[in-house]
Amino acid sequence: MTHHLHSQSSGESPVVKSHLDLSDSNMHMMVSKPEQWVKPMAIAGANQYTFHLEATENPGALIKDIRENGMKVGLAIKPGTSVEYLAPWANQIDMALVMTVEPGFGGQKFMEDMMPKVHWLRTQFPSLDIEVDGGVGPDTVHKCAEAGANMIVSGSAIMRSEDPRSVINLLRNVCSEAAQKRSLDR
Ligand SMILES: O=C(CO)[C@H](O)[C@H](O)COP(=O)(O)O
Repeated sequence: MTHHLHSQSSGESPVVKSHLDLSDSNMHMMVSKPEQWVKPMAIAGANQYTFHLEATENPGALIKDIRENGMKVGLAIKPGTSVEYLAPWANQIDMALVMTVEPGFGGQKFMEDMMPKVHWLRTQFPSLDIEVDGGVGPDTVHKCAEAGANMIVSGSAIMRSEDPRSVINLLRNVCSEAAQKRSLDR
């Protein structure tokens, strides 16, 4: 969901209709006031609420509120945010999301220079779920998986493919093989 965190609004309505069924969804809230959407997302059935560290002055209170509303917690950082700002919260969250494009829209170029953030997080927090989002596809997923990401968001690479299923399988396999290798190396 996108609302004011970036300059190119995708135009989503700020109203989450009560009939919206978000069961088992991980909501990546690219919004400027993530506090105000916790309850509506919980009511709609979201399973995980991911907010941007840059969008709140009190991450601790927001994490607590998300948990009290029965959801798992994801914490995202934009490309310009240093990973050290996320570190103090890492033991309180379920997933760290490293953006590999500026939040806003699909089809942007993957920022490989975000990989040291992923690698650092994986080294410091071996069992944390780490997700990357932006420009991830068959050409870039290896870099993400080798750096330590075990979850990826992929839009254009799948949607533009003539064989989306094989792209999805490839992305999934690359991530799970890298995770398996890491656990054997430990
Ligand atoms: O939401 C995004 C940016 O705000 C994502 O980057 C996007 O949805 C994923 O698409 P793509 O794989 O085309 O980068």
